[in-house]
Amino acid sequence: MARSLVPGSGEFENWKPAPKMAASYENESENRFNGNSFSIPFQEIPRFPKSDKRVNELISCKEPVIVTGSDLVGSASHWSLDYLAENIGDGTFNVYKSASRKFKYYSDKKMQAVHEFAPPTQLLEMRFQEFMKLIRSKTNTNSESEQQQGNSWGQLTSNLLLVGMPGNVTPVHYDEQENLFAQIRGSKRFLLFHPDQFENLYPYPVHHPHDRQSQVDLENPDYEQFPNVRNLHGYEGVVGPGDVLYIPMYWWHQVESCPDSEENISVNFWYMAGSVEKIEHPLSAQQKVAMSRNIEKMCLEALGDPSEVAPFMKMLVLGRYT
Ligand SMILES: O=C(O)CCC(=O)C(=O)O
Ligand SMILES: [Fe+2]
Repeated sequence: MARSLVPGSGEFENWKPAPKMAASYENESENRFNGNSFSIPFQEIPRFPKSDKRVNELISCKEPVIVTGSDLVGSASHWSLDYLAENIGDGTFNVYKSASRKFKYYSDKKMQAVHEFAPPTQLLEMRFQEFMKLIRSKTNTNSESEQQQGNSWGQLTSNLLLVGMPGNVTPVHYDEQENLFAQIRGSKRFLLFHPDQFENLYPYPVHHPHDRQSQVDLENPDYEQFPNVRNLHGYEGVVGPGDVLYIPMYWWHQVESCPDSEENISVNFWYMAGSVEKIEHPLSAQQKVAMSRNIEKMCLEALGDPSEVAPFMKMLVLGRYT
């Protein structure tokens, strides 16, 4: 088995997302954006203009920051649904349809691994014009960058164009890439959690289609099943047009489109991690997440059956390291 356990080589799983658009089919009259009552302590995500030296300091320490007045997507500032419909071309796009406001990612490839897995969203293909008509009919109208070089990130792997309806939620998850998230139209509220919150967010096992997603519903946490949620603490911030949020790799994030505008358009820039020259101890929380993913994958591959992983790990640790 030639898999490196060395942290920092977080095995990106060749996931090539197509432009993602999200249409929620349920009419929600209630404004749930401010209606939830998390008992989780949040501090503000720092927010600085792009010329402020604290921006680069935070990014090089792998801490999140909202950069205001960035020109990362300056040429896209005039994008609207009408503009995109006219200029985006005739091709088809992936559109995710959800019966609720939630759009929880799942991996098609891992679907067989879990018996009777019911995908929470449905993937449709349609032209931009059709998508636009759809979201307009469902919307209640009342209601290669400097950073990549400076921080020796790897290559830009993809840009995701996100067009969605107000009120939509991308539930809490982490990604295995550095992310510069640029908001173009409307605004989004981000909840971020440091990678050291792994135990508090109970991610699905790596073989599960919801790998990298938390099992916890932050809007209605089951404290009995997930007691450590009580220890959760994070960051909160709203990004609006012209803002760019840096989401460091392995940072948990939940994203809600604010119901302040009928159109919500964002573009993200995903970069591979840079290579780590020298491993220093103690390892960072990010490195530990990378390492635990690799160990989990090795066990699964070697044991050949997910149900053997827990007894094996318990046998290895309990009474010996405890
Ligand atoms: O904007 C969203 O709904 C999700 C964005 C996200 O998770 C990402 O860019 O990694
Ligand atoms: Fe994400």
